[in-house]
Amino acid sequence: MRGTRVLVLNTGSSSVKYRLLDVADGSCPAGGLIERIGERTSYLRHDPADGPRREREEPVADHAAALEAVADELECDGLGLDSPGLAAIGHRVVHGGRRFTEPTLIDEAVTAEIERLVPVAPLHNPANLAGIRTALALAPGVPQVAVFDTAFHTTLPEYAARYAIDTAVADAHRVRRYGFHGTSHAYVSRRTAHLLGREPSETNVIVLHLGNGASASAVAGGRCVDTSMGLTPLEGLVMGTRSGDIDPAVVFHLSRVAGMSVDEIDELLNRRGGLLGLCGDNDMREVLRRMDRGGADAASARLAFDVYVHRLRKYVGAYCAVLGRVDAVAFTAGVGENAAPVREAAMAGMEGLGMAVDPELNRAPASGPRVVSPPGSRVAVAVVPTDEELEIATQTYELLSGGTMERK
Ligand SMILES: Nc1ncnc2c1ncn2[C@@H]1O[C@H](COP(=O)(O)OP(=O)(O)O)[C@@H](O)[C@H]1O
Ligand SMILES: CC(=O)OP(=O)(O)O
Ligand SMILES: [Mg+2]
Repeated sequence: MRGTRVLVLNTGSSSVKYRLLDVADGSCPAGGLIERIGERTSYLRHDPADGPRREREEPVADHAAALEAVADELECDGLGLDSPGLAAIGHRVVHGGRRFTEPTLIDEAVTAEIERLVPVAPLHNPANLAGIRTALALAPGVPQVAVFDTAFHTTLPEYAARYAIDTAVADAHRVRRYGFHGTSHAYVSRRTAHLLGREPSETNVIVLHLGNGASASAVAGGRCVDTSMGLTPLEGLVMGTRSGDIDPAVVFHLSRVAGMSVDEIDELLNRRGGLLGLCGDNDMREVLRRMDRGGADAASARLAFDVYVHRLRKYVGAYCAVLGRVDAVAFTAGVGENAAPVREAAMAGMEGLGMAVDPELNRAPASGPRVVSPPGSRVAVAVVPTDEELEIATQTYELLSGGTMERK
């Protein structure tokens, strides 16, 4: 291999997050993000390890232009895509279907399969593909690896993965529950066990990944046994713009009674639902601000918060039943790591299940992995920041080197 650095690309529908990681020592020579791709003006931020942050606003037309900007920024720091230390590029790919259960070296056939899965990850796979295609064009000599959100969930027992519909129809169209955010669920469940001084193989964890997309998973001894997202990343928890669980008959009703097309209903549930649909804001920070300010604007924000938390509590209860014994509940991603009121409300009155948060520990400003339940609680409630990029870099390097890296 040419070196020990891996560039990780996490390409979203209108953003690219990137991080250059040295897997030999865990250092991060550079990272950054580009937001609002394709809009009138975009935001670019680049953080080199040994220099000041560079940020600017300028139009970035599409993902190809965004990745060119990333390559230019890295080049400026002497870390260009042709530098000898770059071993590989690792891509987060959201939907891997049943075919991809492991990190996979990208070639034409792999790209074609990711494209075939676009209908079941319409918000994500097209952006992931754009990132892959541009990276292949910009760095043709660098091996590129796809790490799939679905991979960690391939251990789901058949009874958790099946929908109760006609098996022939389900099989013909690959309709089953795949689950997403798997890289995060894997990393966080393992980190949580280590935080508690336990072996992951002997620890049962409920992971609550609450970001823009949100999902819960039940992890028994390091293996995922249930997760809240399904065929697509729409099922389960209430999210920023996605409804999560809904009676499927809502779709027939809106089609027959309101005359909405399938595409309109898709848009309603995927892009105009969740917190946004309930209160007009998809960002939990704004929902909390409106609740704090009070007044007329607070009522719908409060309702959105309550619907969000109620769904979360239902999944926690369900996964207690699925796991039988729960050692820890771990909150992660943007909302889970930062929104103390969400954690507090989600765990309120759960003493009967052995769960509680200590109000002071929960609200204390801190950034690393930490336990926020009172000492001696039967179930540890923890805040464990996710690091999908580190996990993707590690898996990418392991695939190419054939070795296994030590994990914290
Ligand atoms: N301090 C905070 N309080 C509440 N919510 C926050 C805070 N910081 C970030 N968030 C939420 O986290 C979300 C983004 O989470 P993140 O994990 O970065 O998402 P993604 O990786 O899916 O883009 C934002 O939409 C915002 O609602
Ligand atoms: C799968 C998914 O929902 O991802 P994200 O949270 O990045 O939207
Ligand atoms: Mg995320």
